[in-house]
Amino acid sequence: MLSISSISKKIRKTNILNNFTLPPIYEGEIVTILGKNGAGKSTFLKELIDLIGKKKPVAKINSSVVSYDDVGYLPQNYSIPLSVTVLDLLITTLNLHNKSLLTKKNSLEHSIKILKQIDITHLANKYCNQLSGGESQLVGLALALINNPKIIILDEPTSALDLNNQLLLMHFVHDYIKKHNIYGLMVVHDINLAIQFSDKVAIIKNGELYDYGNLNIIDPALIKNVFDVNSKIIVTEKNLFYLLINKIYMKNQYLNFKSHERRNRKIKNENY
Ligand SMILES: Nc1ncnc2c1ncn2[C@@H]1O[C@H](COP(=O)(O)OP(=O)(O)OP(=O)(O)O)[C@@H](O)[C@H]1O
Repeated sequence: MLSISSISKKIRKTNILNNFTLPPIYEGEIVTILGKNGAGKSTFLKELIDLIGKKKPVAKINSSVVSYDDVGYLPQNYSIPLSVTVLDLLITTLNLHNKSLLTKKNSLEHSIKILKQIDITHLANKYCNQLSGGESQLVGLALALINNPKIIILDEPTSALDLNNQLLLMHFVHDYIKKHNIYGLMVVHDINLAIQFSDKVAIIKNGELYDYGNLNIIDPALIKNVFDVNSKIIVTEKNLFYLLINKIYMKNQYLNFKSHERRNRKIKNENY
């Protein structure tokens, strides 16, 4: 069981996180943090990583204090401004705490294996500072996993990915966490991806935990309260559920946002 202490953060006298904490996360569980822009999601993940790095007992797995080496972290908008190849960087990361002058046995094989698993072997010999945004994100995932972490923390891991790669990455992360029975904590903006690939969701509002629980806490009332958007739940034939948000459901925001266009197109009388 992963327990995380409450975290507060002030930046220039403004409270960004107010004793933000999560209930215990269980082995093999994937928890996704949802909330609007500026709610404090990335600040929470960064602060958590920062405190773990300082060896503070901010997180524990059962009764053992979590150390930086236990965590694989993919930050938001990840890019690698280094003139080294992806393969070299993976091998270096794998040997970060290796005190020997020789690289660990099977470093090359292990690095190639993770590239294969994420289906990015074609990037092996590319220079990191020449990768596209999406490629950097996929390489960032490989770097986060290379040292077999007990906890995977991903901040908007699909933000730069095309539709196919979004699904591939989420499937891969989901299966990896289940297979290795580790802990997954992530932030995603696409609620439908969160619904498909998470076990639980944590809703953050104004730096505080607003709600937490199984996927069934996601309903139009919660979405309205947190994002100020109208929505509808659609249940498919396989009992999967999706949140439908379109211009009809988000009515008020759409009208405000598009008010000037509305005037120009004389759609005042349209029946929204
Ligand atoms: N270094 C900083 N200096 C000043 N304000 C900051 C700093 N870092 C974050 N903030 C503020 O803290 C708040 C929370 O930011 P954070 O990046 O955690 O939001 P978020 O929920 O991850 O948003 P998004 O969905 O847009 O990524 C925002 O209002 C942001 O402007």
